[in-house]
Amino acid sequence: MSPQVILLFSGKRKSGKDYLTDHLQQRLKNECGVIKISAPIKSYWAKENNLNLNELLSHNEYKEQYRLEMIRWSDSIRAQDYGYFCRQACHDALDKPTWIVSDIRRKTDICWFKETYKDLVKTIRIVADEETRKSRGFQYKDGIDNVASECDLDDYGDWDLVINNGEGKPTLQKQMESIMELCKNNK
Ligand SMILES: Nc1ncnc2c1ncn2[C@@H]1O[C@H](COP(=O)(O)OP(=O)(O)OP(=O)(O)O)[C@@H](O)[C@H]1O
Repeated sequence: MSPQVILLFSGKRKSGKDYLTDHLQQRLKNECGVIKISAPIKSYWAKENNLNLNELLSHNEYKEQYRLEMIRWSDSIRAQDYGYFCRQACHDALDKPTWIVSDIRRKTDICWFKETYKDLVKTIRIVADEETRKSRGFQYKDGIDNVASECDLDDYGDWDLVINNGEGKPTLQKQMESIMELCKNNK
């Protein structure tokens, strides 16, 4: 079965990408599969450097130790082929009607998905104020928070949906409903 809708999620560090996409996955259950563009990056990186892949994929501090190096290395590959990691991440594409891509970071990521999957693609930006992100563990890091992997989509203006997940955010139920509403149009 090919997908009916592909949801591309983006947001700054600690805006809540994993939190919201995990909840969406729990809600959609078997109807959806989660794709992480960072998964092929982390898996190559772990293999090359003899690191623990599960730790690298998890939510903990371990991944932070390698973030900067992974950004630099993956950027050098993207410079040759901007769709490289998107293609890899979709390679074992799930046999599910809804795909959730939880970590879109570049205009070229969006470009690749739109070129490849056309109108199936919906873009969602998760926003949270800096205070809230700090309360979730965000600490500004030079070379990470001021480079393309974190900032390239800051001036992207064509989101299908923007979700506040910071101060004054709506309930989780409302956040989920706004995403479901977006999906409805494609089904
Ligand atoms: N709406 C929310 N309510 C309660 N806790 C939240 C909410 N959103 C995020 N969090 C918590 O904030 C922390 C950071 O969220 P999360 O890991 O989803 O961010 P992220 O955008 O995926 O970050 P990163 O880019 O660093 O991977 C987690 O501990 C998560 O449980």
